[in-house]
Amino acid sequence: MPDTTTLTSLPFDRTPFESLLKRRVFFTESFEIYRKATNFNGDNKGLYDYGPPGCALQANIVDAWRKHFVLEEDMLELDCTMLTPEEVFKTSGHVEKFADWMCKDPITGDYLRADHLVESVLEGRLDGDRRARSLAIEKEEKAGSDSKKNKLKAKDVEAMRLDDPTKQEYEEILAKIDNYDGPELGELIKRLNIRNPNSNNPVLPPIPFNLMFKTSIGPSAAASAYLRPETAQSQFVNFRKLLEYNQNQMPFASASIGKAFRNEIAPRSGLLRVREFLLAEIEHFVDPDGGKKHEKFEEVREVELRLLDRETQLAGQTDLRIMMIGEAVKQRIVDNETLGYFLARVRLFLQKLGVSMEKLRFRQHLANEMAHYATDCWDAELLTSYGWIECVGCADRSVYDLTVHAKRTGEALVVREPLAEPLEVEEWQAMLDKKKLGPKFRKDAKTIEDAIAALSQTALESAAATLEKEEKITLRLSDSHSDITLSTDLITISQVTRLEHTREYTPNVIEPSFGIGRILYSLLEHVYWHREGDVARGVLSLPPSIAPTKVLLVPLSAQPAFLPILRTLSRKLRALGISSRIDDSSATIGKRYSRNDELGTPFGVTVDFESVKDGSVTLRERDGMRQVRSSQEGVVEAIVRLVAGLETWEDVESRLPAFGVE
Ligand SMILES: Nc1ncnc2c1ncn2[C@@H]1O[C@H](COP(=O)(O)OP(=O)(O)OP(=O)(O)O)[C@@H](O)[C@H]1O
Repeated sequence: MPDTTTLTSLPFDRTPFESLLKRRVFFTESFEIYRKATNFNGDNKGLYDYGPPGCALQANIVDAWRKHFVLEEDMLELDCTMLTPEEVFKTSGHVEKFADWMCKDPITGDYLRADHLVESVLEGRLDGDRRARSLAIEKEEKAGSDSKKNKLKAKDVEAMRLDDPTKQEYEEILAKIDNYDGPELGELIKRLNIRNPNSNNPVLPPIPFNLMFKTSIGPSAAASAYLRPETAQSQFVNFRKLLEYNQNQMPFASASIGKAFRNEIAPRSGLLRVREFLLAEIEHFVDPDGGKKHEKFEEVREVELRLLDRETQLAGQTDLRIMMIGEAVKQRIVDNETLGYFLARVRLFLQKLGVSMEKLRFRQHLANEMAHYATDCWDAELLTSYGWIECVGCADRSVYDLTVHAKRTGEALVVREPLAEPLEVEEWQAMLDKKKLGPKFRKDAKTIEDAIAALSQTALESAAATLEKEEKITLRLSDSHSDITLSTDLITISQVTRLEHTREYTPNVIEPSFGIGRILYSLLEHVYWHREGDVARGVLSLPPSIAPTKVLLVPLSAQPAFLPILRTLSRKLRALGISSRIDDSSATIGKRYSRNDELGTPFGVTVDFESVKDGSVTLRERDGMRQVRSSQEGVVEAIVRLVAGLETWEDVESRLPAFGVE
C-alpha cells in the first residue's frame, strides 16, 4: 500500500472493476433502455437504480448505521416527507443560498460547475508537467539512441512543462479550491485562461445555480414546494415534539434516513455525484454552555484519526496530522468534545463496514466552503480512483436552524430548564407613558410600542445613556417613516433586578450527514481485488455482516441426492436470518465459487457424496479459499458465529478439521 497521505487519487484499474459491478448488477443507470432508444440527453444523467446485490448491500449498510448510531445512542428516529413547502426552505436560507457556481460554454451550451472546471484543468496541467518531467528524465537516459523520436518528445515536453512558480501556484489553488466564491473563481478562470476541456472554448463568468428541484403541491399549483436536498429541516421543525417525547432531557439526537434530491450541474463519477440519493442524517442537540462536552467522550478518546486541518490547507499543503481524538480536542484542532465524539464514531462505523483505514481522512472545511448554516465542519473523505471523496459531512450548525424557524413561526424552539437556585438578573427596562403616547402618535403608537419591546439589552443601555444626556431619543420605525422622537415625558429607561426561575436556551446542533451511495461505492473500490495473475477472477472482500449474501450453497454435481440436503441447509439458515443462495447450475464448481467471490459472498457450503453418507459438508472461506469439513449443525453454527463477528475464520479452522485446498 503506497503512502495514501500524499495521493490525490487511488491507483486503480477501473475497467475490470466496473465490468464486475455491471455484470453482477450492483447498480445501473436508470431508464437505460430509454437512453439507448430515444434522444435521452445529459439532462437525465445522475440517476441510478440498484440491482439485487446493490440493494442488499445498501440495506446492510443502513442496518449497520441504525445499530451503530440510532440504537447505540438511543436516537429518536423520524421518517419525514420529501416534499417540502417553499416557506420552510426560504426560512432555512436554502432558496437564497443552496447554490453552486456554474459556467456556460456559449458555443456548445455545456454547463460546468466552476470549481470542478478550475480543478480539473489545473490538475490536468500539473499531470502534464509530471509526465513532461519524467519524459525528460527518460530522454536524458536514452540520449543519442533515437534522435528523431527524442526531438518529437522534446517539443511535447516543452509544451507540457510548467515553471516552478506556476506549478506552486496551481498546487496552492487546488489545496484550497473549495474556499473560492463565484467572483474569485471567475478571476482564476480569466487569468489562467481556463477553457471548457470538452471544446477548448472560453466560458462565461460563473453564476449561482440553485440545486433544489422546484415543484408545486395541489391542483391549483399555487403552493410552491421543493424536493428536499437534506432531511435536516424536518428534524428541526419537529424539535419541540422530540424534546417533549424525550421528557425534556438534554442532550439528545434525532436521526432520519431517506432520499434527498439535488439538481447537480454536472453529475459525474457514477454514484458519487447523482441527483437523487439516500441520506442518513443525525441532528444532535446540545447545550452550548459548558464547552459542548459529551458524556461518552472517554470511550473514544484514544481513537486515532487522520486529520487535514484548515491551516494546513491554507498553506497549500495536504499533510495529515495523525492523532488521537482526545489530543485533537485538547489542542482545539477539533473544536469540542461532541464534534470530536462523532468524528471518532464515524471512523469506527466506516471501519466496521470494511472501509480501508489508510484511505480515510477527516478534512476541515475552509471558511468560505462551509454551508451558510455551519460554524465548523469536518468531512470524512475516502480515497478512491476519483480522488478524495466527501462521504460524511460533520457540521456544527450552531443555533442557526432552530433560531430561524422559531423566528418565522413564533414557535419557541428552545429548552427551558428549572433552576435549582433562582437567578438574580439585572436588566434594562423601558416604560412608555401610554396615556400620552396614544393621543400624540395615534395609529403609530402600537408600532412604537413594538419597536421599543424589540430593542436588545445593548440597544436599551445605549438609549438610556442618550436619554439621560439629551432628554430624548430618536427612533426609525421603517425606511418609509420619518424619524420619531420620544422625550423623557413619554419614555423612561432604567435598570431593574428580576428573579429568574428557569433557564432558557436554544440548543446547538452537531450534524453528521452520511451519503450512503458514496460510502457504498467507495467501499466497493476498497474491498475489490483479483486473484493472482487473473483479472477475470475478481473478489469483493466485504465483511460477512455487510456482504449482500452470506452463504453460497452448492452441490458438487447434479446428483439428485444432494438437493434435499441443500434445501434443508437453506431453510435452517433462513430461519436464523442468514441470507443464502443455492447455485445448482451446470457450471464447474470453481466457476460457481468465482461468481460468488464477485458478489462478495464470504462463505460457501458444498454438498458431496460424503454428505449423503455421513451428513457432513464442507465450508469454504472466500478470501483465502480455505475449507473445513464438519456436520451440518457444526457448519451452520460456525456460519452464525462468523456472520455475527463472534469468531474469525482462524477460530473456525482451529476447531474444525481442514478440507483439501482448491
Ligand atoms: N450529488 C450527490 N450525490 C451523492 N451523494 C451526495 C451528493 N451530494 C451530497 N452527497 C452526500 O451527502 C452528504 C451530505 O451532504 P453535504 O451537503 O454535506 O454535501 P456537499 O458538501 O454539498 O457535497 P459536495 O461538496 O461533494 O457537493 C455528503 O457527505 C455526501 O456523502
